Amino acid sequence: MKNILRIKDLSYQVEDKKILNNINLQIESGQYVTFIGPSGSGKSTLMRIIASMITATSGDVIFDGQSIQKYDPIQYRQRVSYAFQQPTLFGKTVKDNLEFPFLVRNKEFVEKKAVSALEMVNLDESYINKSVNDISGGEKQRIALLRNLLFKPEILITDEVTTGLDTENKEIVHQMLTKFNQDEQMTILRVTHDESEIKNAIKTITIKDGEIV
Ligand SMILES: Nc1ncnc2c1ncn2[C@@H]1O[C@H](COP(=O)(O)OP(=O)(O)OP(=O)(O)O)[C@@H](O)[C@H]1O
Repeated sequence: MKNILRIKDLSYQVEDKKILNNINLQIESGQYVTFIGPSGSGKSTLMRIIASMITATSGDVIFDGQSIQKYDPIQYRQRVSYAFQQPTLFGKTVKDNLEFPFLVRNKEFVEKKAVSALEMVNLDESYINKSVNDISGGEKQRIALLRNLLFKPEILITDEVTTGLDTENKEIVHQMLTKFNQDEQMTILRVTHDESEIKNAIKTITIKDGEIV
């Protein structure tokens, strides 16, 4: 398997506070990697650097053979997609949200594709015209994830996306991510504190005090 991601001597510092310290890591294409570690250890910071939302103080992230700084940010985000813990839906309806991935790619909206994506997370076609105010937290997270997944990224980063969800919603999210990983060989980097997710993880990496242990 090829290395899709290589993290080299990466550090991140804010003023005199070291948040990440000399991280070295290689991720192979198609891996499902779970990042664990105490609160405040630097997991989200590392994910945000990989997603190119913030820039490392030193060191580099190599994606598909090239430093991430060399990519056009909009294109990079289509290939390496970051899903937040607290999803925000924008606009008025679910459709506004599912249209967005088409818009940023200058593509015409295909409602059929959006509807079948909804079905993948157990939401029937009536959801497409629902107001964003009329859906539950768990449904919100499932729809937010579809924005990341309507056009498949090569790497999906999920940063505590199941925190606060009930067992049923957790299971739906889990099944969808497993399917993308197994059927589409999508590389997934997951941050979680969830005991059962950690127990069932294929590969875990522990971050403590800004370092891999
Ligand atoms: N821009 C910043 N300025 C100052 N401190 C920061 C900044 N970004 C992160 N930190 C600090 O860096 C540390 C690591 O934060 P980070 O969110 O990466 O941890 P985490 O492992 O994801 O935690 P959690 O599991 O609670 O989400 C924390 O102490 C945080 O307060």
